[in-house]
Amino acid sequence: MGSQFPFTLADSSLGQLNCLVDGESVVAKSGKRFDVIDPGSGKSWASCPDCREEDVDAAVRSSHRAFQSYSKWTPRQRAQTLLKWHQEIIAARDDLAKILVHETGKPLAEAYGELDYATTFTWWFVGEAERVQGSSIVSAIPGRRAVTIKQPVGVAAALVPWNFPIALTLRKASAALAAGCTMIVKPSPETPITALSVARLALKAGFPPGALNVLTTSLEGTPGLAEALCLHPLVKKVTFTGSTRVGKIISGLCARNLKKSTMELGGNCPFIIFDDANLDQALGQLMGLKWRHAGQACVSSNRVYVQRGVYDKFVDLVINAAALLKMGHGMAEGTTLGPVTTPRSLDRAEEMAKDALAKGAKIVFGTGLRDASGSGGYFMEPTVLTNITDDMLMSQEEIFAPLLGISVFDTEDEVIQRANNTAMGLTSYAFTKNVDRLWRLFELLEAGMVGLNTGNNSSAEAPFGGIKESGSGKESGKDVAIEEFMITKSGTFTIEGL
Ligand SMILES: O=CCCC(=O)O
Repeated sequence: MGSQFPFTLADSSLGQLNCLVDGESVVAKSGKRFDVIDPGSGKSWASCPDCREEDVDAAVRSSHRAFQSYSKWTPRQRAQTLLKWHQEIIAARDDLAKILVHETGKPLAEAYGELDYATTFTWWFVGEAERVQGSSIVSAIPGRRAVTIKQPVGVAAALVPWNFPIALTLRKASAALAAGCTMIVKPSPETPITALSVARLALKAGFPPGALNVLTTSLEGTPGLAEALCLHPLVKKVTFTGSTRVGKIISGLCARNLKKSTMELGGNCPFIIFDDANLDQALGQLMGLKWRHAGQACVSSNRVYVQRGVYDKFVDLVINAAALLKMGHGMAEGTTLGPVTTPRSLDRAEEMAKDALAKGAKIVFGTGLRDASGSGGYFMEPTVLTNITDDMLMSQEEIFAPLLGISVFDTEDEVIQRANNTAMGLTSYAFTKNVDRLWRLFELLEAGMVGLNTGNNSSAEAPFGGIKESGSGKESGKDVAIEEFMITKSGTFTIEGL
């Protein structure tokens, strides 16, 4: 396996393309496989097992067996093994970055950026593993005391998206393993190999067989496999990152058996720039955020609101900065903007640009159309549109493509009302040098996270997660993320003679 790889791996064990169950390399019961496509060329470069419902039970039973022993490991043993895994991932950085580029399309520098971000999670949960604590309570009833302990919930299933496949696999798996849970990962059909690679490294680091299993499947197989995982009685927790539409389905499946779940769903994030902002600072943060992975991040700036006094100047700055982007294959020297990961994203982006133009928007940079050069890759030039209004699809839905739309606003009240006028509430960004306003915005913007003079607020140490239809639960951060994989048990004691 791995001979089709268009690049050489330093560690050839990472090129094994079968599922990992119970420490063994496993194929789908049907024997079928699906192709993994390089978005930068549109060509298949590997294939993975196309698992279906009938493959789920054996994987879950393996995770359950592993849970029986792994959950009894001391927190220190878990922390030490997580640390070894962290080191193995760092040692495999060059191989993982190349796989990431060929699965997602993102430029090599961004792939390294994702890996550096990803290993902040392994590192963070090394520390968290030993910091889980219960409490003791003096009862209102004489002679009684209560204590609480935290216990791992059991086998967890992770449904991981394609946009940050290593970072989000590690964000979920590190928390689960730190808590004492075992996990089955179902990666997206676009990005199965990164999940397989990091799971093999977990085995190498010393996690027991079955502690981290991976089942791969195609686009067609995804709904059935996800449903079978969510409904399996031995799966006690589901963590999902993806669209709000699918999140509602997954959440409904979990609700049938009152299963614990964490939902990291879509965003429609406002990015607000006031007249008194440091425009260079706002521009730098916007460029990093908007073009990161060709706009395909849930936390990407979806709606850019600029106050009237600096609107024209800021639009010019954005156009000049967009002109510096170099579109190309992620492995090509100097590329700063890769393709989108799926052709579906191109269809959607073209539809959004067309809708905006029909409703009065103006294209000031790019075309809003897919690249017609015949490269075969899923490219769209960076496109900047102005005169964006709230009735346009670009304002109402997550764009997930290199399309940047700019709206003008006049007052603070107006922009807060417009920013909050969405079912989503993942993250919001605001740029102003007025401290009182900054605090007001922090409190009044309806979002689980707010970036204040900051365009990147995702980090291992701060809780990550949305409100409203952007989801529920938190990943990363102190206590809250690990608790997503634990139950709290209280014990009440009656003590004679006290
Ligand atoms: O796309 C969702 C996750 C992005 C991030 O963790 O910053």
